[in-house]
Amino acid sequence: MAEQNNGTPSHIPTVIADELHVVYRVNGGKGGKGSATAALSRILRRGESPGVRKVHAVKGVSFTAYRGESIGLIGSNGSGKSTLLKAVAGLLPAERGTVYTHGQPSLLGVNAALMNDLTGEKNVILGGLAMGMSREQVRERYDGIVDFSGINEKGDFISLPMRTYSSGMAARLRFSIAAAKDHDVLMIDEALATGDRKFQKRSEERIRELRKEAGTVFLVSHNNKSIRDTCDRVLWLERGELLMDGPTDEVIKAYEKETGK
Ligand SMILES: Nc1ncnc2c1ncn2[C@@H]1O[C@H](COP(=O)(O)OP(=O)(O)OP(=O)(O)O)[C@@H](O)[C@H]1O
Repeated sequence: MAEQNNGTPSHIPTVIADELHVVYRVNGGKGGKGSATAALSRILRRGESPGVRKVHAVKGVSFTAYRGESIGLIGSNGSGKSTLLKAVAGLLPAERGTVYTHGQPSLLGVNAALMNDLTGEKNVILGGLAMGMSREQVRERYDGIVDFSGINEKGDFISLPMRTYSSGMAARLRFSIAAAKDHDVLMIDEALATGDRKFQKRSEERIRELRKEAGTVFLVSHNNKSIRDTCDRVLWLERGELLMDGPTDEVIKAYEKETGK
């Protein structure tokens, strides 16, 4: 599966979003619980419960991602970036439209949900298994994962429970576990923002490698520099709509002009 593409996108699609809409339903608490009879008649009429508010977070987004691409997602707070990633990963249903994916996309941090009371060591093993690695692969890659995370650089922290880690340390471990596996589609939501500069450099390097191994990487970030350094294409979302989809330089320039950053 991991055909080499020498850095050039091979034009094999990995994710296709076709007129995708995602709507959250939030129970606003208005109107109380109501009677069972009222609820039943509402269900039969296919009506919405009173007090349920809808948030239309992604509105008619269409794009095709290819192998070997690294795609940045930008846009102001609440523009729908994380929601779009979750929908692509299959963690949120589409209200309308469709997402087609090649293999199971991995959303970094969600697939490897780590357990705070367990040691870093145990979490590497569990996280690796949760990401779909075999026991053998986890054993082989264990040292690499711990080294990459840099958790043990200042002492034997990997044998301490995760709850004793700083948020940056936990984020590094999560990234290291996820990045140890070859992914068809890897999605990263702001993870690079937490590590220090040295770790960010290492992560960017690993993202480049993953792309060479014929994967597609999506990166959500508010840091235009890390998008420029890692992505060759950018999707700009605003109020749930896709405003622009193009080469990184073009889209970031337009974004910076608009936001004055
Ligand atoms: N669990 C949820 N329930 C209801 N509404 C939600 C939920 N999560 C997000 N939203 C809403 O959906 C919209 C898009 O949110 P989303 O988190 O996708 O934006 P984002 O671009 O990732 O934002 P940020 O840059 O701040 O992380 C926002 O209006 C937000 O209020």
